[in-house]
Amino acid sequence: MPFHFEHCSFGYRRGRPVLADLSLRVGSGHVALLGPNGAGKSTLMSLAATTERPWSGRVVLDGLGTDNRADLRAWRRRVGWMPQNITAVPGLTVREQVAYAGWLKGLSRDSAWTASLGALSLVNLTEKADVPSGELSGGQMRRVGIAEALVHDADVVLMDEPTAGLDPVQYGVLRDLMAGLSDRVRFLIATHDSRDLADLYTTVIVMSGGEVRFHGDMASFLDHAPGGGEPHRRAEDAYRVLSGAEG
Ligand SMILES: Nc1ncnc2c1ncn2[C@@H]1O[C@H](COP(=O)(O)OP(=O)(O)OP(=O)(O)O)[C@@H](O)[C@H]1O
Repeated sequence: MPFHFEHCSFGYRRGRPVLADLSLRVGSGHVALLGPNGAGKSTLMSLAATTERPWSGRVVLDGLGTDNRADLRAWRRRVGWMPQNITAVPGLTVREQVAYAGWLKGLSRDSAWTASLGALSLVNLTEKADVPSGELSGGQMRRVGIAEALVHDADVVLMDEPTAGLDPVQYGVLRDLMAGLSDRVRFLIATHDSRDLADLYTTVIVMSGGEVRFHGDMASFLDHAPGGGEPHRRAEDAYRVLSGAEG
């Protein structure tokens, strides 16, 4: 049971909370975080990644708490984080950027350097290792972000729209990677991508307006689809109903 959000409130402007007194215990397995634009998905993930701190309440990860500064180092060591916007670090090659991310998460310099190549190979980017990261395309840069999230062998990996902008081949690489890592890594992924939703994820959370509208296993999620049909079509229908876009 990785994350427990306990009465979390947070916003970007004083007096305007995006999340208000939100409590949520995120289940194990691969979790898909769904919701319309502005629902609060990235905000929730930023709290779990500790890049933002709740105004009140706390997030707990297996006994570590965001309200305890002494826990944050261990927390970041356990959690891999890919934010929505991945930026190139000026002056660094792709491999150096990924190694730097590993070093920031607590790997030694040598381990980070070795692990960076392994992480780049996972996302099929080995051939770009020595290219300045500023020269990559948007989709390639997303794969650098995924490599940064995976470089230090975290056991919980948070990714904010990892498939956005990936071409079909690289989408397949990521899908297979997630399926292949399912024994040792738990993923919490904010996504608008309904492809393979039913196959890849065990749990679904639907947010809207800063609130959790649904949290349950995949079968219960799909049960909200009014008709039958292909799993990916049912996932879209269930999402429409649960997010309030329909029904
Ligand atoms: N840096 C910021 N400063 C001010 N407001 C912000 C900031 N980031 C997000 N918000 C606001 O917080 C609310 C939730 O945004 P958030 O990015 O968490 O939604 P989301 O569900 O991830 O949306 P999307 O699917 O578009 O990525 C929105 O109203 C948004 O305008």
